[in-house]
Amino acid sequence: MSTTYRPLTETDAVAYVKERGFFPRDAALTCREIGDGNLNLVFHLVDPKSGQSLILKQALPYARVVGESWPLTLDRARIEAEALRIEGELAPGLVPKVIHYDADLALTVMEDLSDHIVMRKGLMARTVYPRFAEHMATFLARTLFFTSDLYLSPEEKKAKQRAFINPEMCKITEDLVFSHPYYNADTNHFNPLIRDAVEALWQNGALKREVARLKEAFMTKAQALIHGDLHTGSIMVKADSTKVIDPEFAFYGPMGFDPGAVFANLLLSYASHEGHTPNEAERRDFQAWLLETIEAIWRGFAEQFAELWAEHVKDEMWNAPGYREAYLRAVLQDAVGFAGCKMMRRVIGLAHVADLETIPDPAVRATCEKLALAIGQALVLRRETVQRIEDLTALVRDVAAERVSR
Ligand SMILES: Nc1ncnc2c1ncn2[C@@H]1O[C@H](COP(=O)(O)OP(=O)(O)O)[C@@H](O)[C@H]1O
Ligand SMILES: CSC[C@H]1O[C@H](OP(=O)(O)O)[C@H](O)[C@@H]1O
Repeated sequence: MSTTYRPLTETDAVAYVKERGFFPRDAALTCREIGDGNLNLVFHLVDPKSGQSLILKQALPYARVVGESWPLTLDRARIEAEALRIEGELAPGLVPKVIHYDADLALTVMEDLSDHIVMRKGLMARTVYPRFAEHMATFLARTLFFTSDLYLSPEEKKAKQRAFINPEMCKITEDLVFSHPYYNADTNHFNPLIRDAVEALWQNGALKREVARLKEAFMTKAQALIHGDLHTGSIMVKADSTKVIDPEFAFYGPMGFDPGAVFANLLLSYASHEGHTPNEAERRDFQAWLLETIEAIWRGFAEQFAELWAEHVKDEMWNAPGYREAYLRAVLQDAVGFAGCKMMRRVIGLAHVADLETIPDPAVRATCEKLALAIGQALVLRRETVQRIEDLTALVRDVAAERVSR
């Protein structure tokens, strides 16, 4: 097979893994393209004889969701494979194993996680994942700490930063998360029943100023190698296992962006269940679990991060009295602000979430979307009042109570 880039078909994917000996010679392979994300091809290869299976993920030279009119760098496949390798070393068992990376075809062969479910789908079905908070706290603490200036030498950190320069993918986030949702951009689309709320947001100068500060932090605060798109569609789960996938947006950015993405998507689920779950007791129970999960992620993250700091940080200045606490408080406030932006973009911007989109009645959906926008705005505007994680969940409860009582 030629190694010049071309998008593979299912037949090509079978030939590719057979030629390279990833399956036994007598394998009777089946292959299905299962990609449901916005960008790439994902092939699921199964050999029923041996019971072995693999995933082959290939970048397309354009954004799948829009088409060839939106060209996109294939270098994102390298970024994803390298980030998965680093995350796998720093947080063992919390990402799929990378088996093979092919730069010419912009593809990665990796462990098949089909015994897990995409977390967004699990949350839509109100499934509780008892070990998710613990796993996510470990993933965040270890990947962020060990790739930061707190652990690496300045030379090592800058070499890693150079390897993860990812301008095209960052530009997508700069546009779709931090710019377009806040004015009448062509890429936006939203439920016509929330136009009043969206137009009020476009007129809110204080909000736009704070989003601009967060955008600048995203573009300039090169604290750690972040995943860069850690929503619940990029997390696969089962009862006792959590796997983070899809780090093609990875770059050196602000630590708070990753926990912020997780919080935003748990809160989008929270807002969506106002519409999905008419039974009040079931709704309250699940929403309570979502907020407890946010608290447990942050507590576990902050505790492990502080332990890593105590064990590994030798620099006199990083150990100045009170600096560690101030550092973690700033990461929390960044996370809260980024979470707010990431909630609003999923209601107004180009890429929405199934949690909200699957609510069939537009009026019911509008109530949930307005709640998501109200929480998102409060998180951005009031993030600097958040000193502890309980301040964030209290803020969410206050906004929700105020809207539901209307
Ligand atoms: N390692 C894997 N094991 C099983 N399924 C996977 C794996 N990686 C991706 N998938 C499936 O493919 C879908 C799209 O993958 P993703 O990496 O999110 O692609 P994109 O970058 O296009 O968003 C996921 O939602 C999931 O259903
Ligand atoms: C045109 S890209 C839109 C959106 O899609 C990405 O998510 P995913 O790769 O998981 O589908 C990312 O969130 C981008 O902002």
